[in-house]
Amino acid sequence: MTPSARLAAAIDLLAEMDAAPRRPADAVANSFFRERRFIGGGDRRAISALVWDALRHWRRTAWVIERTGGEATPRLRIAARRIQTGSTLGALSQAFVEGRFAPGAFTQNERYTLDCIAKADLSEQLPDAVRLEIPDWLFPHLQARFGADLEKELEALGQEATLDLRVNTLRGDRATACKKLMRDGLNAQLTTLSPWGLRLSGRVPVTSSTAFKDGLVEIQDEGSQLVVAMLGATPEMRVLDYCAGAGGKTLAIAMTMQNRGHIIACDVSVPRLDGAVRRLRRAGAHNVERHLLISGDKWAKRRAKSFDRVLVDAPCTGTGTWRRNPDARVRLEEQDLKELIVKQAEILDRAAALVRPGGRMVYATCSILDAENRNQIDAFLARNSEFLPVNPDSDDVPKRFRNSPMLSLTPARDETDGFFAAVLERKAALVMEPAVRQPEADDPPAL
Ligand SMILES: C[S@@+](CC[C@H](N)C(=O)[O-])C[C@H]1O[C@@H](n2cnc3c(N)ncnc32)[C@H](O)[C@@H]1O
Repeated sequence: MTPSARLAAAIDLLAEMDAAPRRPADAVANSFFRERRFIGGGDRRAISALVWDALRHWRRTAWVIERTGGEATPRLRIAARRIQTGSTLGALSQAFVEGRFAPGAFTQNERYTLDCIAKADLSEQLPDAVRLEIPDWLFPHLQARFGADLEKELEALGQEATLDLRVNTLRGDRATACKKLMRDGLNAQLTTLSPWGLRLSGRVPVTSSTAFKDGLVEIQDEGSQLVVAMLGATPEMRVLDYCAGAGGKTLAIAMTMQNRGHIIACDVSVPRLDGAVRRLRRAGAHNVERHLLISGDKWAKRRAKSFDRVLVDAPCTGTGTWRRNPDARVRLEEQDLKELIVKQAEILDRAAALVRPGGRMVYATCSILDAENRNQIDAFLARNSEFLPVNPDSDDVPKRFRNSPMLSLTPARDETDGFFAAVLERKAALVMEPAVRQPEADDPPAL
């Protein structure tokens, strides 16, 4: 494709994203490229890079365009970013030309806007929430959470994420996985926090590698791996993965249990649970049963207080994954957060009923917001006096995280996605000693 054609495709893709504002950008991009199979891998990556750059600079770009009286259309967003990253208006005009596979020439208004952007640096005037690429309503939440580290953390959340893998120890160890990946030209480094993690930099085609196809590695952020370590599931246990989705963490739990014991993977979504089947097979996990949660179902009642470990990987804002989903950063609405907080509390209460006395529940989110994390746990403990926060006891949890019941990871500090996990234990039932009656004066003598 010519540079012109790539720009035109990027503008088309951005327009499709604009037309489906509640749909995740990667889902829109997948359909876009599926319908245009003639676009090769290199072009696809170049087009995606243009679009993802526009998504990462969404509010800032719109703000400067609108300051000049322009409208933040997909064309102007893409063109403004080219200017901001060093292109000249003259050079850009060579690519914005008429033709079947070209974006069309600039209008006079567009030229004016781009000329203003090229001449004036407005970055000093950007309002805080615009500069940090977050919705205005979210600013106080994040300021309360990060304080002096706010800029650093949001900057890290704006970077492209590394690609983390979890080595499936049911199939082999990290050294074997590294060697196999290397044979496919992928140079992986050991992660420092997760004992099963490998890290690749940049977007590399890992799913076509032999290690992936053989189930030796699975794509999973290092933070997500640590959530599973916090659960501390061992081979003899009965474990419930309450919000299992397509089984990302279920697979890791099966691995820590060495494919023994019993795991039930639940969810309310049929397509998500169905998505787990192929992954479980590839990973060679045989100790997992799937269960669809339906309201009014007696299933949970019959299993009350019966599980040794329950993982609640709750639906959340996903604010910790903004490195991967920059579009979610500006799409998130205050009402979404309000609804999620209610939902998370309901899920927590339902899942808690399934934990046996002395058993543990891990509540986890990929959110960086206190409202979904610490506050949610405080409120749960206030409602449920049978539970106590306890420190994780698995050797798979790095030493520095073993002295607190709560794990909180951030991209700037830990180089992982933003994650939260809390370990809660149901108090063990008191064993009642049979009462020993004291002998009284008029008792008959003992024989
Ligand atoms: C964060 S995702 C889980 C990701 C999954 N554990 C993984 O590691 O790949 C949250 C999941 O919660 C599920 N969910 C939403 N409402 C639920 C409910 N009331 N009970 C159980 N699961 C629910 C969603 O369908 C979604 O799959």
